[in-house]
Amino acid sequence: MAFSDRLLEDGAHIWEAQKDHPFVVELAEGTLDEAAFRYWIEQDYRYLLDYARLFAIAGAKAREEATMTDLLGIAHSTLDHEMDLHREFAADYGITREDLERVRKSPTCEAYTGFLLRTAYEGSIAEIAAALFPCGQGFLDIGEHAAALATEEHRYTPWIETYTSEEFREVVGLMREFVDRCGERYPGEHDAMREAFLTSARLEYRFWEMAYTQEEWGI
Ligand SMILES: Cc1ncc(CO)c(N)n1
Repeated sequence: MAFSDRLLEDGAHIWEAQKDHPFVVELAEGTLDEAAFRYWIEQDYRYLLDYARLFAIAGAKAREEATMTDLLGIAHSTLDHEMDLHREFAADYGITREDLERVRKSPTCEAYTGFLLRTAYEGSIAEIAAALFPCGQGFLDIGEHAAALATEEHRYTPWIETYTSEEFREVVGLMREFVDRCGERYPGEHDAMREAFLTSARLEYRFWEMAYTQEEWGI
């Protein structure tokens, strides 16, 4: 069994919890509170800036040209393609790109991006691969789940289309190959990879909860 499949098996309960989360279900059905979605757009923009940074750092650490090309390509595709979705929704709400860059991260967004960047700077290449896998694979699976739940077009349809697009699917395919290559090459890293994978997956779950409750610092 490919190492990526073993990780997904270990995280299956976290995937199920994400699919059942009211943010995901209501987004799919088009009934999600606009304020919660707008909050998600703002926080996710801040998240994606650091997520792109993670791929750039991983690309710089990669030993092989093909891996560098894949990782730096994903950094670019995140900044260029995925974040257009956020900029377009933000523009509908009268929020500019500069406003988005200045949003204060919520506690969960701070925790998640802090974890990813710490892994990027301090972790092995195998841990980095495992930490980023739930981000891409999670959104592809949630996107497909949302597409299956959606019965008609609605205001959040562009979100579903982005995360089920061919471009996004290709990017996630590259992430999975990266995880499998690391799994094969570094058997001594398997436990650390599993830990990193599960931590990211749990933070993915917490990110839905954060947006649904519009989490605040309270101070
Ligand atoms: C929190 C989070 N994880 C993953 C993705 C997918 O890139 C995203 N946009 N946001």
